[in-house]
Amino acid sequence: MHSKEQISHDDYQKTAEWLMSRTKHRPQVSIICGSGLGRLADSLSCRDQFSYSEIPGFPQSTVQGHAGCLVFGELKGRSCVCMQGRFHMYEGHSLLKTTFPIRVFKLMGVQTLVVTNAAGSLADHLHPGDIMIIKDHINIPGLAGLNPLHGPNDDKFGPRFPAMSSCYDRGLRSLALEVTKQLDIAGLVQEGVYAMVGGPNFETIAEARMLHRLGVDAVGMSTVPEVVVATHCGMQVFGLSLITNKVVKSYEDSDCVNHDGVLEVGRLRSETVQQLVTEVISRMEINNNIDRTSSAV
Ligand SMILES: O=P(O)(O)O[C@@H]1C[C@H](O)[C@@H](CO)O1
Ligand code: HPA
Repeated sequence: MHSKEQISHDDYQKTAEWLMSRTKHRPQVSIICGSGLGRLADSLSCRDQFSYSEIPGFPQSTVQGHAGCLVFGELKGRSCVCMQGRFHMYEGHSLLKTTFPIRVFKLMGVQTLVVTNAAGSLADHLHPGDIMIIKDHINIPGLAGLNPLHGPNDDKFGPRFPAMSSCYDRGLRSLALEVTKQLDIAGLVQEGVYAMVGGPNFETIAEARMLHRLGVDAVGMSTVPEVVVATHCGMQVFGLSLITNKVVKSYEDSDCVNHDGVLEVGRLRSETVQQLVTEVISRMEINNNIDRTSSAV
């Protein structure tokens, strides 16, 4: 547990200012690339990029398939910042540290967070290669008290007790469903509930059955802390899970999930995920009238 750890408003601000003094981009949208989905960042034009190791305060990515690079650029004229690699609790980072970039983005003026992840399917109708638009989540570590908002509340970012009942923006979800029809991928895409588990081990069969009974459609090891922190500071959120495997729910089933297989499905579907994310971002409404850093929150 890391309940004593604190990151001051000044620490977030220093990183935001460090980045803003090194790039001319003023992103409106931030994108977090899930396992195997880092190529999303390749579609940004006029790129400025920074390795996480050079950015003050940033943790380091340690997981294969997470490059550890922050990329600024434009997607169809929209200014974006893309995390090629995210931080997971199982890497040993505190939840506050895994979500450090979100508050930095907020201070830079970002209004929308797009999260992507690789996830295992518990639902009979979701197959490897399908895409799930996240309509809600179950925060398994959070229910047990592991929450990035644990500890003193920073009122400058948001309230002590933030609501989470509409954290996945309804308008962006319906826009995405529209876009899937135009891209002719509607057959691959459905809405569903994501659950975060702590990892790094994949689920036992009994755990998989429990999650299924709880109404979980897809399970992964990330995303929820980022969404909680983004919602707390008033960002709108759009989330996608790429289904990379079926979670084994039967003692008769000899299938066995592994990270290489997860990355492989990510590579195979990264172009489709990229198209969907690009179209949603290019068509979402953006408020261009915002303050950055000093008075952003
Ligand atoms: O960063 P994401 O959530 O996409 O990564 C998933 C969950 C684990 O980190 C890893 C398991 O293969 O992929
Ligand atoms: N379980 C948890 N996390 C995952 C899975 C899974 O089956 N697949 C990809 N990330």
